[in-house]
Amino acid sequence: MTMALSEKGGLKRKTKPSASSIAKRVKTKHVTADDLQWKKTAKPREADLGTGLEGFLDLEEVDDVDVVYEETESGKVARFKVKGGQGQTEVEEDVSPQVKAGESSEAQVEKMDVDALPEPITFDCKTLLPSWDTFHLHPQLGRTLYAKKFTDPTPIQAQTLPLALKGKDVVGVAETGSGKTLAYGLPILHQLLTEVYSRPIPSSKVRRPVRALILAPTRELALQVSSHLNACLTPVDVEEQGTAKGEDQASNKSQSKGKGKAKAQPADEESNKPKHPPLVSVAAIVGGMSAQKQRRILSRGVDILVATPGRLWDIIQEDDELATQIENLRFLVLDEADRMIETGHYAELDNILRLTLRKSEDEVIEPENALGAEDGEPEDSKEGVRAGELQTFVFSATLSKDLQRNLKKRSRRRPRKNEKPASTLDDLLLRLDFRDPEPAVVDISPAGSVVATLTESKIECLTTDKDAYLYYFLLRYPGRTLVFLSAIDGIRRLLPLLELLGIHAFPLHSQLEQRQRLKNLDRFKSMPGAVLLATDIAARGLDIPAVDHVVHYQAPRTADAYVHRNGRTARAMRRGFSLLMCAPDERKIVRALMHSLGRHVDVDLTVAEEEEIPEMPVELYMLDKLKARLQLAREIDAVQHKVKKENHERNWLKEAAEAMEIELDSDLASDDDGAADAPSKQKRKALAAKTAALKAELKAMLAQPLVARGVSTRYITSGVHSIADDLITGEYHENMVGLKKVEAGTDLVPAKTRKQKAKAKARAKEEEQEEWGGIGSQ
Ligand SMILES: Nc1ncnc2c1ncn2[C@@H]1O[C@H](COP(=O)(O)OP(=O)(O)OP(=O)(O)O)[C@@H](O)[C@H]1O
Repeated sequence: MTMALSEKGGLKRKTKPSASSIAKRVKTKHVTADDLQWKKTAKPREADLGTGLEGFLDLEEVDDVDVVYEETESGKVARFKVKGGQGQTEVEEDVSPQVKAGESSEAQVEKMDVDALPEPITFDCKTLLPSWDTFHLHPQLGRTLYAKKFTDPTPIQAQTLPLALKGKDVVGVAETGSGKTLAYGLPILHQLLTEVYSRPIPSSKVRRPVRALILAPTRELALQVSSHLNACLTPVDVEEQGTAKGEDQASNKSQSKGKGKAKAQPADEESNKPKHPPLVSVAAIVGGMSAQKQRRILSRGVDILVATPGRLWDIIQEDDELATQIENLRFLVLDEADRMIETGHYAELDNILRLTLRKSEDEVIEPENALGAEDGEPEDSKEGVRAGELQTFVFSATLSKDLQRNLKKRSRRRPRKNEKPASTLDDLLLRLDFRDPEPAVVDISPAGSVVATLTESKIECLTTDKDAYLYYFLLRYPGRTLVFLSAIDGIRRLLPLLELLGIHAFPLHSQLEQRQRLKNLDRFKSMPGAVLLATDIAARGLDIPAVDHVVHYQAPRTADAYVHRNGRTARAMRRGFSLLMCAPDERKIVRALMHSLGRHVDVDLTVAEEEEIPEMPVELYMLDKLKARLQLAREIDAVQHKVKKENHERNWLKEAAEAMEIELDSDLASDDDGAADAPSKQKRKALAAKTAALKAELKAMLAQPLVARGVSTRYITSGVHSIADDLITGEYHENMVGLKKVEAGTDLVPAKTRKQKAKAKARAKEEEQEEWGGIGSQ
């Protein structure tokens, strides 16, 4: 360690931890800087040639001293550990904030209060996870993948991991639910874990700089990504294979020691281990939650920050240190970039991305043919970013081919400083300052953007009948169902109806408090037959286990929205089903959707028969019965709404009168049974009675079984369709007696067959007419 003292007593320092810094701390004594054993040294010849040493009168150096930094009540102090002899000596020196702000993230990471290296983790990847062995991931990650039973990487992971791990920028496009989070998450975690395991444990008192920033469009997605990555850092005992100990835990404790097949450490032994802050920490910064708490978390130091642009920009504006850290990131990820520009946070996103641009022109690799290389492969290096430079990952299920081509072509064009804010995704992505001269684009999205395990279907119906069809669907095919509506009003209208009909439904939209949003999501996740009525805030990235069905109550406005909504089901190779409800006025939108998905569409915008989404069969007889139930539910809802409105108005009037110190008429003011209150009280009573009567009627109606036509419930072996057979085979439908219990999608009517039938019918009619005409004309 060498230090030099300037005329002002400032310090010149090197902060690389030396071997001595790992030694155990012994008795310490505080001395001043003057007490150190300084030795005069010659000024270097280049000292006055712009090397930053101008103004120094003398240079002195001292050997065998380590500098470590500690946060104290009076600010950050430098402690000088003097080695040799009987022990170590500590000297305190204030570190000016200016010095801190100017430091590189690397330098800050190295400021650690050091006692020991973390205990190493081992994992026998070759034997236990041979498919992952080629990536040489950190053993902690191997353990997690093993515990989660992720025996093989998904295709997007298999293709992007080698690229990302060797330092390339990656644009990854793959179907929904294909494991994109880990495709970018594993390389980041690998890098950070490798770093922390090769250096001493960081002090909890020093704010660690953010190394990776992951931007996500919605709060729920950001929280999910953060918890997903955190789960990868949770200690896992390999011997408890399959039990996935610690899986999905949101917090990561200090990483545990263990060898490939080591036994689980007893709990008490574990708890006796010295506690230190997580070696790699992940945190989410999202709107709708306490900003103060999030600032506190940031001040403790976060290695991987997952954020929504709005809240992050709010915090950055008040936190210069964070802004500096963002300028010196090691990893930047845009998850679902295309959605981010739709969420109304474009300006914030743009501001954040501007912080990540290169500062000096020299840093830009400007190839000669940067703009000239149209579709041809540029001739430059394909090695990725330079060591320690920012690596950028952009992932989505929907990035157009044109955009990918443009990205590749113009990746080396440095965004101009005064460029006007862009308004499209293309502009946004083209502004990203990829350090890699040629970012890798990996697009393995399926043709037509339909996930192989997804069954699509549609129902053509009137807008006014959509409630009945939805209710029919929910009863006919029970399962966890996510219903997308295009407006919050629709959710507010539908929710009480479904509740009255005995269906467990929860809302999810932007006007709910964040706490409520998360609570509803949790309830939906934990109830197998629950229904989530959501706007498109739930369309992107949410990884809810086993969503059986997705229903588009209204046709989505864009093809991307259709793909992402569908992507909430049929994830990770599971089967899924989607139903598109199409009213006559939505047909055009649906055709345009199919067109932009690249499904074959004729010139007149009619979808080719074989490409059309098959229709879901509906027992119209049942539907009529359901309409009657719905009608009653609507009446109840209307009365309840009236009662609520009246109560609200009365309360409002009372409060307003109190505030203005005015006396109200007695019938308005009184809650008592007084005579003056009689008319309004009577009205209220009448409404309550009406509600009760209607509810009783609905209850009775709901208790009546829905019986299919031609089925006898009295004699189960008789009727056109015998229920007894279904009871024996286990195909008995609990909600609709007489119908077979089948999974949604198994009884679809292919569009082709339907059209062929219609055509055959039309042809037969024509022939009939021809024959008739023939006879008549003879
Ligand atoms: N290698 C793997 N093997 C098995 N399951 C995996 C693997 N990698 C990830 N998964 C699981 O697959 C599910 C979907 O992953 P993830 O949420 O990352 O998908 P995605 O591609 O980001 O989807 P979307 O486009 O909808 O955001 C998650 O539950 C995840 O735990």
